[in-house]
Amino acid sequence: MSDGMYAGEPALEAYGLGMRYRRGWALRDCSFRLPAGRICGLVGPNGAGKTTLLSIAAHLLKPTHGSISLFGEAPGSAESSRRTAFLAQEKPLFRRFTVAETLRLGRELNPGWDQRAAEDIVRAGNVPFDAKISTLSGGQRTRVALALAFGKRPELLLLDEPMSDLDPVVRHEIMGTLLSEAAERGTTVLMSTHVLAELENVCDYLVVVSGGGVRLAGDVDELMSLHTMVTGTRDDEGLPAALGHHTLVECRTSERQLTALIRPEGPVTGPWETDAPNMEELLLAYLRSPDAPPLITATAQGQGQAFGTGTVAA
Ligand SMILES: Nc1ncnc2c1ncn2[C@@H]1O[C@H](COP(=O)(O)OP(=O)(O)OP(=O)(O)O)[C@@H](O)[C@H]1O
Repeated sequence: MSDGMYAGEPALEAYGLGMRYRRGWALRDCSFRLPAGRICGLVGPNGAGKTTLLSIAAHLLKPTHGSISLFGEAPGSAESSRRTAFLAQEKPLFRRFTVAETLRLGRELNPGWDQRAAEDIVRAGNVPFDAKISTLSGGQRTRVALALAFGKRPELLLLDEPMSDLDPVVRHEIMGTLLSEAAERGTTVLMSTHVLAELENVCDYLVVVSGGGVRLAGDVDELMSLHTMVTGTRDDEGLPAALGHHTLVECRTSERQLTALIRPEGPVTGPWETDAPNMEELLLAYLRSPDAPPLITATAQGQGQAFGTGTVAA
């Protein structure tokens, strides 16, 4: 863990965050807390507000309501800018610079620059240092942009679908680099992605946004332990009365079978098979059910703030 960080300090905290564009609200009353040192998947359907949220954190957008704090400071303050790096979907690199010149610029702009870490990432992809950015493939450009973000040695890394144009082998390799770098230095990562399967072995924290609001937030193990998959024979329309007193996230039925994701409010009785969901099942259920009651666990709640959205786990 780097200097200045201690267990439990939030790397990022959103309070009643709202963002209104001309066409309407992209985010509304979003509140959650991301403790330092966590690798957090930011998940939501297209248009849910993920890029908007990350852009506010990166000080590229000013929220209409509420605020975000990074290590207790406003986005854009000298301290939060020094400690944070953002990698956007569009990688803003100077097309006429070579890769080496791009890294040199990174070194000149960032006091804590780690040239070796940046060069290692470029070298691992066999990207020539003397190649102009304009001649690189999309995936190679992403690699250089990641090298810039890592070279800054941030304590908080904000990644907006960073791997979308990388091939599966490179995605896997870069994810590995991300994980080992983050584990070694206690870096907090907030990463939006649509590739749910990829999150399973990477993230230990989740934030799901949908329809502009936070639907699920918290520690992965805790979120898993609060949910149960129930399967059994379907004998009626909808959810059987025996399951009625649990909190229902999603219920799917085929001709004879019922599968439901619930938050049990006590023992599950009846002729049901119960199992723990995996992360993909959990996320898919919330993504398919935007009206499911939200869940923001205690670790994901801000300190002393009222939460406009969501129920709160004990
Ligand atoms: N500059 C803008 N002007 C007007 N509306 C915008 C602007 N940027 C985003 N929006 C709208 O805000 C909503 C949230 O967009 P945002 O890009 O944050 O979603 P997202 O979750 O990142 O989506 P995706 O998964 O497709 O990348 C969408 O309805 C989008 O159309």
